[in-house]
Amino acid sequence: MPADTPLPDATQPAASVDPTVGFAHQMDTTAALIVAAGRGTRAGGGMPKQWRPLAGKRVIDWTLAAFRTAGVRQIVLVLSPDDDQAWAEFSSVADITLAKGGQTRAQSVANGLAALKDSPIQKVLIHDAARPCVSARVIHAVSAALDTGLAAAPALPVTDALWRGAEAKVTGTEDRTGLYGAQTPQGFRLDAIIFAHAALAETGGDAADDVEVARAAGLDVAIIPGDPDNMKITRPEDFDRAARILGGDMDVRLGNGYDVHRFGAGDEVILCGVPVAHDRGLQGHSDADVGLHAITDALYGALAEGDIGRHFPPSDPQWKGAASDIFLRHAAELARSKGYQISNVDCTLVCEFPKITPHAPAMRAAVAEILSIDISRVSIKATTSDRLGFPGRSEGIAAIATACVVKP
Ligand SMILES: Nc1ccn([C@@H]2O[C@H](COP(=O)(O)OP(=O)(O)OP(=O)(O)O)[C@@H](O)[C@H]2O)c(=O)n1
Ligand SMILES: C[C@](O)(CO)[C@H](O)COP(=O)(O)O
Repeated sequence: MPADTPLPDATQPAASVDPTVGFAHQMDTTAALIVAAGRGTRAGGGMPKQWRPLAGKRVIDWTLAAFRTAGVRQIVLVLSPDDDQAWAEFSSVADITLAKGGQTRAQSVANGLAALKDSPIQKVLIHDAARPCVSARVIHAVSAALDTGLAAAPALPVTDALWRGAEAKVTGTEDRTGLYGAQTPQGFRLDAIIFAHAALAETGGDAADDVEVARAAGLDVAIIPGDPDNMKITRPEDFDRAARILGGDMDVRLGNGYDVHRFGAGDEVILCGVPVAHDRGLQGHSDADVGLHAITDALYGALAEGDIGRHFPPSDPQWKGAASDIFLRHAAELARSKGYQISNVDCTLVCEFPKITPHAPAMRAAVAEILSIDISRVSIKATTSDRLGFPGRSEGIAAIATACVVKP
Protein backbone atom coordinates (compact mmCIF):
# COMPACT_ATOMS: atom_id res chain seq x y z
CA MET A 1 0.00 0.00 0.00
CA PRO A 2 1.73 3.20 -1.12
CA ALA A 3 0.90 5.45 1.82
CA ASP A 4 2.96 8.51 2.59
CA THR A 5 1.15 9.03 5.87
CA PRO A 6 0.69 6.62 8.77
CA LEU A 7 -2.32 4.32 8.58
CA PRO A 8 -5.43 5.75 10.24
CA ASP A 9 -6.62 4.70 13.64
CA ALA A 10 -9.76 2.85 12.57
CA THR A 11 -10.89 2.68 16.18
CA GLN A 12 -11.15 6.44 16.39
CA PRO A 13 -14.83 7.39 16.86
CA ALA A 14 -16.21 9.44 14.01
CA ALA A 15 -17.70 11.91 16.49
CA SER A 16 -14.19 13.04 17.44
CA VAL A 17 -13.83 14.78 14.07
CA ASP A 18 -14.26 18.50 14.55
CA PRO A 19 -16.83 19.59 11.95
CA THR A 20 -15.67 23.18 12.16
CA VAL A 21 -12.23 22.40 10.78
CA GLY A 22 -12.05 24.11 7.40
CA PHE A 23 -9.75 24.08 4.47
CA ALA A 24 -7.97 27.37 5.00
CA HIS A 25 -4.56 25.77 5.56
CA GLN A 26 -4.78 23.24 2.72
CA MET A 27 -6.83 24.73 -0.08
CA ASP A 28 -4.10 24.10 -2.61
CA THR A 29 -3.85 20.40 -1.83
CA THR A 30 -7.53 19.39 -1.64
CA ALA A 31 -9.73 18.71 -4.64
CA ALA A 32 -13.33 17.66 -5.13
CA LEU A 33 -13.99 15.03 -7.79
CA ILE A 34 -17.61 15.30 -8.84
CA VAL A 35 -19.01 12.49 -10.96
CA ALA A 36 -21.68 13.79 -13.32
CA ALA A 37 -21.52 11.35 -16.21
CA GLY A 38 -24.52 9.17 -15.32
CA ARG A 39 -27.74 9.11 -17.35
CA GLY A 40 -30.16 9.34 -14.43
CA THR A 41 -32.47 6.72 -15.86
CA ARG A 42 -34.29 6.09 -12.57
CA ALA A 43 -35.01 9.80 -12.11
CA GLY A 44 -36.65 10.16 -15.54
CA GLY A 45 -37.40 13.69 -16.69
CA GLY A 46 -36.03 13.52 -20.21
CA MET A 47 -32.45 14.51 -19.37
CA PRO A 48 -29.77 13.39 -16.88
CA LYS A 49 -30.76 14.54 -13.41
CA GLN A 50 -27.65 16.68 -12.85
CA TRP A 51 -28.80 19.06 -15.61
CA ARG A 52 -32.38 19.38 -14.38
CA PRO A 53 -33.65 22.49 -12.59
CA LEU A 54 -33.94 22.39 -8.80
CA ALA A 55 -35.06 25.28 -6.57
CA GLY A 56 -33.99 28.02 -8.96
CA LYS A 57 -30.81 26.54 -10.43
CA ARG A 58 -29.65 23.20 -11.80
CA VAL A 59 -28.72 20.23 -9.62
CA ILE A 60 -25.08 20.54 -10.74
CA ASP A 61 -24.98 24.24 -9.78
CA TRP A 62 -26.05 23.45 -6.19
CA THR A 63 -23.44 20.68 -5.96
CA LEU A 64 -20.60 22.85 -7.26
CA ALA A 65 -21.71 25.73 -5.03
CA ALA A 66 -21.65 23.50 -1.93
CA PHE A 67 -17.95 22.67 -2.44
CA ARG A 68 -17.00 26.21 -3.35
CA THR A 69 -18.82 27.54 -0.30
CA ALA A 70 -16.97 25.00 1.85
CA GLY A 71 -13.69 26.45 0.56
CA VAL A 72 -12.68 23.85 -2.05
CA ARG A 73 -10.79 25.58 -4.85
CA GLN A 74 -10.11 22.78 -7.28
CA ILE A 75 -12.79 20.62 -8.82
CA VAL A 76 -12.52 17.75 -11.26
CA LEU A 77 -15.87 17.42 -13.00
CA VAL A 78 -16.48 14.13 -14.79
CA LEU A 79 -18.83 14.50 -17.77
CA SER A 80 -20.35 12.06 -20.21
CA PRO A 81 -18.81 12.33 -23.70
CA ASP A 82 -22.43 12.75 -24.89
CA ASP A 83 -23.05 15.97 -22.93
CA ASP A 84 -21.65 18.43 -25.52
CA GLN A 85 -23.33 21.46 -23.99
CA ALA A 86 -21.80 20.76 -20.58
CA TRP A 87 -18.33 20.34 -22.06
CA ALA A 88 -18.71 23.71 -23.76
CA GLU A 89 -20.06 25.36 -20.62
CA PHE A 90 -17.46 24.10 -18.14
CA SER A 91 -14.33 23.93 -20.31
CA SER A 92 -13.25 27.46 -19.47
CA VAL A 93 -14.26 27.64 -15.80
CA ALA A 94 -11.13 28.54 -13.81
CA ASP A 95 -11.51 26.16 -10.85
CA ILE A 96 -12.77 23.18 -12.91
CA THR A 97 -10.79 20.46 -14.72
CA LEU A 98 -12.89 18.22 -16.95
CA ALA A 99 -12.58 14.44 -17.30
CA LYS A 100 -14.44 11.98 -19.50
CA GLY A 101 -17.00 9.67 -17.87
CA GLY A 102 -16.94 5.90 -18.23
CA GLN A 103 -19.55 3.18 -18.55
CA THR A 104 -19.80 2.78 -14.77
CA ARG A 105 -19.49 5.17 -11.83
CA ALA A 106 -16.23 3.46 -10.83
CA GLN A 107 -14.79 4.04 -14.31
CA SER A 108 -15.89 7.67 -14.19
CA VAL A 109 -14.09 8.11 -10.86
CA ALA A 110 -10.95 6.41 -12.21
CA ASN A 111 -10.90 8.82 -15.17
CA GLY A 112 -11.33 11.77 -12.80
CA LEU A 113 -8.46 10.54 -10.63
CA ALA A 114 -6.24 10.28 -13.70
CA ALA A 115 -6.73 14.02 -14.20
CA LEU A 116 -5.22 14.60 -10.73
CA LYS A 117 -2.15 12.38 -11.23
CA ASP A 118 1.13 14.29 -10.78
CA SER A 119 -0.73 17.28 -9.32
CA PRO A 120 0.06 18.76 -5.88
CA ILE A 121 -3.31 17.46 -4.64
CA GLN A 122 -3.09 15.25 -1.54
CA LYS A 123 -6.72 14.85 -0.55
CA VAL A 124 -9.59 14.09 -2.91
CA LEU A 125 -13.27 14.26 -1.97
CA ILE A 126 -15.25 12.08 -4.41
CA HIS A 127 -18.87 13.18 -4.64
CA ASP A 128 -22.01 12.39 -6.62
CA ALA A 129 -23.29 15.33 -8.66
CA ALA A 130 -26.67 13.90 -7.68
CA ARG A 131 -26.19 14.92 -4.01
CA PRO A 132 -26.78 18.68 -4.23
CA CYS A 133 -27.76 19.17 -0.57
CA VAL A 134 -24.37 18.27 0.89
CA SER A 135 -23.39 20.61 3.71
CA ALA A 136 -20.10 22.33 4.51
CA ARG A 137 -20.20 20.48 7.84
CA VAL A 138 -20.00 17.09 6.11
CA ILE A 139 -17.40 18.24 3.58
CA HIS A 140 -15.19 19.66 6.32
CA ALA A 141 -15.60 16.61 8.57
CA VAL A 142 -14.54 14.22 5.79
CA SER A 143 -11.57 16.41 4.90
CA ALA A 144 -10.52 16.77 8.54
CA ALA A 145 -10.59 13.00 9.00
CA LEU A 146 -8.00 12.72 6.22
CA ASP A 147 -5.51 14.60 8.40
CA THR A 148 -5.13 11.43 10.41
CA GLY A 149 -6.35 8.71 8.05
CA LEU A 150 -6.22 7.55 4.45
CA ALA A 151 -9.96 7.26 3.90
CA ALA A 152 -13.18 8.57 5.44
CA ALA A 153 -16.79 8.70 4.33
CA PRO A 154 -20.12 9.95 5.71
CA ALA A 155 -22.85 7.48 6.56
CA LEU A 156 -26.00 7.20 8.65
CA PRO A 157 -26.84 4.19 10.79
CA VAL A 158 -29.88 2.35 9.45
CA THR A 159 -32.78 3.22 11.77
CA ASP A 160 -35.72 1.61 9.97
CA ALA A 161 -36.43 -2.09 10.24
CA LEU A 162 -35.08 -4.01 7.24
CA TRP A 163 -37.29 -6.46 5.42
CA ARG A 164 -36.94 -8.86 2.60
CA GLY A 165 -39.86 -8.81 0.24
CA ALA A 166 -41.22 -10.47 -2.87
CA GLU A 167 -44.36 -9.81 -4.90
CA ALA A 168 -45.30 -6.91 -2.60
CA LYS A 169 -45.23 -9.11 0.50
CA VAL A 170 -42.79 -9.16 3.40
CA THR A 171 -40.86 -12.42 3.32
CA GLY A 172 -38.40 -11.83 6.14
CA THR A 173 -36.69 -9.40 8.47
CA GLU A 174 -32.97 -8.61 8.46
CA ASP A 175 -30.87 -7.59 11.45
CA ARG A 176 -29.93 -3.93 11.01
CA THR A 177 -27.26 -3.90 13.73
CA GLY A 178 -24.08 -2.33 12.40
CA LEU A 179 -25.61 -1.35 9.06
CA TYR A 180 -25.09 2.12 7.57
CA GLY A 181 -26.45 4.02 4.58
CA ALA A 182 -23.45 5.29 2.60
CA GLN A 183 -23.16 8.89 1.44
CA THR A 184 -20.62 11.02 -0.39
CA PRO A 185 -18.21 12.86 -0.43
CA GLN A 186 -15.98 9.90 0.19
CA GLY A 187 -12.54 11.26 1.00
CA PHE A 188 -9.15 9.72 0.36
CA ARG A 189 -5.49 10.47 0.30
CA LEU A 190 -4.96 10.79 -3.46
CA ASP A 191 -2.17 8.19 -3.79
CA ALA A 192 -4.15 5.63 -1.83
CA ILE A 193 -7.33 5.87 -3.90
CA ILE A 194 -5.45 5.99 -7.22
CA PHE A 195 -3.76 2.75 -6.16
CA ALA A 196 -7.09 1.21 -5.12
CA HIS A 197 -8.84 2.09 -8.38
CA ALA A 198 -5.91 0.74 -10.40
CA ALA A 199 -6.26 -2.53 -8.50
CA LEU A 200 -10.00 -2.67 -9.31
CA ALA A 201 -9.34 -1.95 -12.99
CA GLU A 202 -6.87 -4.84 -13.08
CA THR A 203 -9.55 -7.26 -11.90
CA GLY A 204 -12.05 -5.84 -14.37
CA GLY A 205 -14.61 -5.70 -11.56
CA ASP A 206 -17.06 -3.01 -10.46
CA ALA A 207 -17.95 -1.39 -7.13
CA ALA A 208 -20.95 0.52 -5.80
CA ASP A 209 -18.77 3.28 -4.42
CA ASP A 210 -15.18 4.29 -3.69
CA VAL A 211 -15.29 2.96 -0.15
CA GLU A 212 -15.82 -0.49 -1.62
CA VAL A 213 -12.89 0.09 -3.98
CA ALA A 214 -10.70 1.27 -1.10
CA ARG A 215 -11.60 -1.60 1.21
CA ALA A 216 -10.92 -4.14 -1.53
CA ALA A 217 -7.41 -2.69 -1.64
CA GLY A 218 -6.99 -3.07 2.12
CA LEU A 219 -7.65 0.52 3.22
CA ASP A 220 -9.38 1.25 6.51
CA VAL A 221 -12.24 3.71 6.05
CA ALA A 222 -13.39 5.91 8.94
CA ILE A 223 -17.13 6.50 9.24
CA ILE A 224 -18.07 10.17 9.58
CA PRO A 225 -21.58 11.12 10.79
CA GLY A 226 -23.62 11.76 7.65
CA ASP A 227 -26.56 14.08 7.22
CA PRO A 228 -30.16 13.01 6.45
CA ASP A 229 -30.39 15.99 4.11
CA ASN A 230 -27.41 14.72 2.08
CA MET A 231 -29.73 12.58 -0.01
CA LYS A 232 -28.99 11.29 -3.48
CA ILE A 233 -31.50 12.28 -6.13
CA THR A 234 -32.38 8.90 -7.56
CA ARG A 235 -36.12 8.76 -8.29
CA PRO A 236 -38.53 11.43 -9.61
CA GLU A 237 -39.98 12.20 -6.16
CA ASP A 238 -36.51 13.01 -4.79
CA PHE A 239 -36.55 16.38 -6.59
CA ASP A 240 -39.36 17.67 -4.35
CA ARG A 241 -37.52 16.64 -1.21
CA ALA A 242 -34.25 18.19 -2.38
CA ALA A 243 -36.08 21.43 -3.26
CA ARG A 244 -37.57 21.56 0.23
CA ILE A 245 -34.14 21.00 1.80
CA LEU A 246 -32.55 23.70 -0.32
CA GLY A 247 -35.29 26.10 0.65
CA GLY A 248 -36.33 26.94 -2.86
CA ASP A 249 -39.95 26.34 -2.00
CA MET A 250 -39.90 28.39 1.18
CA ASP A 251 -42.69 30.96 1.24
CA VAL A 252 -41.72 33.95 3.40
CA ARG A 253 -44.29 36.73 3.95
CA LEU A 254 -44.21 40.01 5.80
CA GLY A 255 -47.11 42.12 7.00
CA ASN A 256 -47.45 45.42 8.79
CA GLY A 257 -50.11 46.73 11.16
CA TYR A 258 -50.93 50.16 12.57
CA ASP A 259 -53.46 51.18 15.20
CA VAL A 260 -54.36 54.17 17.38
CA HIS A 261 -56.61 54.49 20.44
CA ARG A 262 -57.46 57.72 22.24
CA PHE A 263 -57.16 58.28 25.96
CA GLY A 264 -60.31 58.57 28.07
CA ALA A 265 -61.33 58.08 31.67
CA GLY A 266 -59.74 55.24 33.59
CA ASP A 267 -56.82 54.19 35.73
CA GLU A 268 -55.03 51.65 33.54
CA VAL A 269 -54.27 50.83 29.92
CA ILE A 270 -53.90 47.34 28.47
CA LEU A 271 -50.91 47.15 26.17
CA CYS A 272 -49.70 43.97 24.44
CA GLY A 273 -51.82 41.91 26.82
CA VAL A 274 -50.48 43.53 30.01
CA PRO A 275 -52.48 45.91 32.30
CA VAL A 276 -50.36 48.99 33.03
CA ALA A 277 -51.41 51.49 35.72
CA HIS A 278 -51.96 54.97 34.26
CA ASP A 279 -53.94 58.09 35.09
CA ARG A 280 -56.19 57.44 32.09
CA GLY A 281 -57.53 54.52 30.11
CA LEU A 282 -57.74 53.87 26.37
CA GLN A 283 -61.11 54.04 24.62
CA GLY A 284 -62.29 51.46 22.11
CA HIS A 285 -64.93 48.92 21.23
CA SER A 286 -62.80 46.11 22.68
CA ASP A 287 -60.25 46.49 25.49
CA ALA A 288 -58.42 48.98 23.20
CA ASP A 289 -55.12 47.08 23.35
CA VAL A 290 -53.48 49.07 20.59
CA GLY A 291 -50.35 46.86 20.61
CA LEU A 292 -52.17 43.54 20.13
CA HIS A 293 -54.34 45.16 17.44
CA ALA A 294 -51.28 46.27 15.46
CA ILE A 295 -49.66 42.83 15.75
CA THR A 296 -52.92 41.15 14.75
CA ASP A 297 -53.22 43.35 11.68
CA ALA A 298 -49.57 42.65 10.79
CA LEU A 299 -50.33 38.91 10.80
CA TYR A 300 -53.50 39.34 8.75
CA GLY A 301 -51.44 41.51 6.40
CA ALA A 302 -48.77 38.83 5.97
CA LEU A 303 -51.55 36.39 5.03
CA ALA A 304 -53.32 38.93 2.79
CA GLU A 305 -56.41 38.34 4.96
CA GLY A 306 -57.64 41.88 5.38
CA ASP A 307 -57.65 43.40 8.85
CA ILE A 308 -59.07 42.97 12.30
CA GLY A 309 -62.29 44.80 11.42
CA ARG A 310 -63.05 42.26 8.70
CA HIS A 311 -62.81 39.31 11.07
CA PHE A 312 -64.26 41.04 14.15
CA PRO A 313 -66.59 43.85 12.96
CA PRO A 314 -66.85 46.73 15.49
CA SER A 315 -70.58 46.78 14.73
CA ASP A 316 -70.90 43.32 16.31
CA PRO A 317 -71.87 43.75 20.00
CA GLN A 318 -70.24 40.44 21.00
CA TRP A 319 -66.78 42.06 20.72
CA LYS A 320 -67.67 44.96 23.04
CA GLY A 321 -65.00 45.09 25.76
CA ALA A 322 -63.44 41.87 24.40
CA ALA A 323 -59.93 40.96 25.51
CA SER A 324 -57.81 41.48 22.41
CA ASP A 325 -55.89 38.23 22.76
CA ILE A 326 -58.96 36.66 21.05
CA PHE A 327 -58.12 38.57 17.87
CA LEU A 328 -54.43 37.69 17.93
CA ARG A 329 -55.12 34.01 18.64
CA HIS A 330 -57.46 33.97 15.64
CA ALA A 331 -54.81 35.47 13.36
CA ALA A 332 -52.19 32.97 14.61
CA GLU A 333 -54.54 30.04 14.07
CA LEU A 334 -55.39 31.30 10.59
CA ALA A 335 -51.64 31.42 9.79
CA ARG A 336 -51.15 27.86 11.02
CA SER A 337 -54.22 26.58 9.19
CA LYS A 338 -52.67 27.89 5.97
CA GLY A 339 -49.40 26.05 6.72
CA TYR A 340 -47.38 29.06 7.93
CA GLN A 341 -45.15 29.21 10.98
CA ILE A 342 -44.91 32.56 12.75
CA SER A 343 -41.25 33.49 12.46
CA ASN A 344 -41.26 36.70 14.52
CA VAL A 345 -43.22 39.83 15.39
CA ASP A 346 -41.95 43.29 16.23
CA CYS A 347 -44.15 46.02 17.73
CA THR A 348 -43.37 49.67 18.55
CA LEU A 349 -45.66 51.57 20.93
CA VAL A 350 -45.66 55.34 20.41
CA CYS A 351 -46.50 57.38 23.54
CA GLU A 352 -45.01 59.78 26.09
CA PHE A 353 -46.64 57.93 29.03
CA PRO A 354 -46.94 55.38 30.44
CA LYS A 355 -43.29 54.35 30.20
CA ILE A 356 -43.16 51.02 28.40
CA THR A 357 -39.65 49.70 29.08
CA PRO A 358 -40.36 48.31 32.60
CA HIS A 359 -43.33 46.36 31.21
CA ALA A 360 -41.74 45.18 27.95
CA PRO A 361 -40.57 41.77 29.30
CA ALA A 362 -44.11 40.95 30.52
CA MET A 363 -45.55 42.16 27.20
CA ARG A 364 -43.15 39.96 25.23
CA ALA A 365 -44.08 36.98 27.39
CA ALA A 366 -47.81 37.64 26.92
CA VAL A 367 -47.54 37.94 23.13
CA ALA A 368 -45.30 34.85 22.93
CA GLU A 369 -47.89 32.87 24.90
CA ILE A 370 -50.77 34.04 22.69
CA LEU A 371 -48.85 33.21 19.51
CA SER A 372 -47.36 29.96 20.94
CA ILE A 373 -43.88 30.98 19.84
CA ASP A 374 -40.63 31.41 21.73
CA ILE A 375 -40.19 34.76 23.47
CA SER A 376 -36.98 35.34 21.48
CA ARG A 377 -39.25 35.77 18.44
CA VAL A 378 -41.20 38.63 20.00
CA SER A 379 -39.92 42.20 20.16
CA ILE A 380 -41.79 44.98 21.99
CA LYS A 381 -40.25 48.42 22.06
CA ALA A 382 -41.39 52.01 22.49
CA THR A 383 -40.68 55.52 21.36
CA THR A 384 -42.02 58.96 22.07
CA SER A 385 -42.92 61.23 19.17
CA ASP A 386 -40.85 64.04 20.65
CA ARG A 387 -44.02 65.72 21.97
CA LEU A 388 -45.25 66.17 18.40
CA GLY A 389 -48.64 65.13 17.10
CA PHE A 390 -51.38 63.30 19.03
CA PRO A 391 -49.07 60.90 20.90
CA GLY A 392 -46.81 63.84 21.76
CA ARG A 393 -49.78 65.73 23.18
CA SER A 394 -50.75 62.55 25.10
CA GLU A 395 -54.13 62.37 23.37
CA GLY A 396 -53.69 58.67 22.60
CA ILE A 397 -51.28 55.81 21.90
CA ALA A 398 -50.23 54.51 18.47
CA ALA A 399 -48.67 51.16 17.67
CA ILE A 400 -46.96 49.85 14.56
CA ALA A 401 -46.07 46.20 14.07
CA THR A 402 -44.39 43.87 11.62
CA ALA A 403 -44.97 40.11 11.39
CA CYS A 404 -43.09 37.50 9.40
CA VAL A 405 -44.63 34.13 8.57
CA VAL A 406 -42.87 31.26 6.82
CA LYS A 407 -44.15 28.17 5.03
CA PRO A 408 -41.19 25.72 4.89
N1 LIG B 1 -21.17 5.93 -15.54
C1 LIG B 1 -21.47 6.74 -14.55
C2 LIG B 1 -22.56 6.46 -13.70
C3 LIG B 1 -22.87 7.35 -12.68
N2 LIG B 1 -22.13 8.48 -12.56
C4 LIG B 1 -22.48 9.46 -11.50
O1 LIG B 1 -22.52 8.81 -10.24
C5 LIG B 1 -23.44 9.46 -9.38
C6 LIG B 1 -24.32 8.49 -8.63
O2 LIG B 1 -24.89 7.55 -9.52
P1 LIG B 1 -26.45 7.30 -9.77
O3 LIG B 1 -27.30 7.93 -8.79
O4 LIG B 1 -26.59 5.83 -10.00
O5 LIG B 1 -26.62 8.11 -11.13
P2 LIG B 1 -27.04 7.62 -12.56
O6 LIG B 1 -26.14 6.52 -13.01
O7 LIG B 1 -27.06 8.84 -13.39
O8 LIG B 1 -28.51 7.13 -12.31
P3 LIG B 1 -29.27 5.87 -12.89
O9 LIG B 1 -28.59 4.65 -12.32
O10 LIG B 1 -30.68 6.03 -12.41
O11 LIG B 1 -29.16 5.92 -14.40
C7 LIG B 1 -24.25 10.42 -10.24
O12 LIG B 1 -23.86 11.74 -9.92
C8 LIG B 1 -23.87 10.04 -11.65
O13 LIG B 1 -23.86 11.14 -12.56
C9 LIG B 1 -21.07 8.74 -13.40
O14 LIG B 1 -20.42 9.78 -13.29
N3 LIG B 1 -20.76 7.86 -14.38
C1 LIG C 1 -21.86 6.32 -4.08
C2 LIG C 1 -23.27 6.23 -3.57
O1 LIG C 1 -23.86 7.50 -3.63
C3 LIG C 1 -23.21 5.83 -2.10
O2 LIG C 1 -24.46 5.81 -1.54
C4 LIG C 1 -24.10 5.26 -4.35
O3 LIG C 1 -23.64 3.97 -4.14
C5 LIG C 1 -24.11 5.56 -5.84
O4 LIG C 1 -25.35 5.43 -6.42
P1 LIG C 1 -26.07 4.08 -6.92
O5 LIG C 1 -27.53 4.41 -6.87
O6 LIG C 1 -25.69 2.97 -5.98
O7 LIG C 1 -25.58 3.85 -8.31
